[in-house]
Amino acid sequence: MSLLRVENLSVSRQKRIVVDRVSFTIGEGEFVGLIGPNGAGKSTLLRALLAQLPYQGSVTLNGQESAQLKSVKRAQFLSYIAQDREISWNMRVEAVVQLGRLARLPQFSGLSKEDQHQITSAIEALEITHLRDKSARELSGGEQARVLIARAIAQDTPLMLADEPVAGLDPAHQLGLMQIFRELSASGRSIICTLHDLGLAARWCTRLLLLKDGCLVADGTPADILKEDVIRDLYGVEVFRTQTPDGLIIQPTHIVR
Ligand SMILES: Nc1ncnc2c1ncn2[C@@H]1O[C@H](COP(=O)(O)OP(=O)(O)OP(=O)(O)O)[C@@H](O)[C@H]1O
Repeated sequence: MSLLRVENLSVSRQKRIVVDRVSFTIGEGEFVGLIGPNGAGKSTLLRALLAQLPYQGSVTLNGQESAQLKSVKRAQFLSYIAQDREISWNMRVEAVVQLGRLARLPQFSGLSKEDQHQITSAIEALEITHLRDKSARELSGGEQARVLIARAIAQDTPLMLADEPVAGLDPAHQLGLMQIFRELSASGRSIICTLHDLGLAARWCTRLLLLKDGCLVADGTPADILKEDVIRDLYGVEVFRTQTPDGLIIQPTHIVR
């Protein structure tokens, strides 16, 4: 059975259809890049999968309709890194990451060894060990983003949705996060991640979904999808594109529209 099955998904915002009859399925071990221009409907699509927005059509998580799942069940299956990653709570970094385990804690019980292991692994993976006792709201924007990414990773779900997770991260942490996502997918988890950086999408994702004006217009491997003419048509930019032993390299060079 697929982890996620999306059938004829449509979402309206203020009476305007912004996701239009989108269908796809996600199996285990996929690292999927969701790409498309500003306003294409990427965030709206992710939020509909989480049942944060009303939708038409069907979204099934492990065979169960997302909107009908209790939130605790959904959180055991699906983690989410939102686009807005400012933390305004006066909480220690480690306590924020611990929140990722909430959906798995039996009532009135403390953290188990497994919970502690997931929390420490996520903190180490995101390189925030030195920040764990600081107040999260006193961190830089990129540090706060890494704390919230660690929280989602500590949730340890079969499927993770990440909305522009590399925004605000320096190049080393961008590559580090792509590496983490690749390792998660190699271990059988799946990730759907919106990306504006076509270079990262080309190099790291196993599959791309291309959204344009709310419609899914392409679904395939980065090499198949990220062709010069497709990128020109979609974004109005020319790119430098080359295959290297490290994978496909794509760099936008100039605007053509
Ligand atoms: N709260 C809202 N109320 C009304 N319309 C909205 C709202 N949020 C988004 N929209 C509209 O829905 C459409 C899709 O927006 P969405 O944020 O899903 O796009 P996106 O592909 O994620 O864009 P970006 O790359 O800029 O993050 C846009 O036309 C936007 O104006």
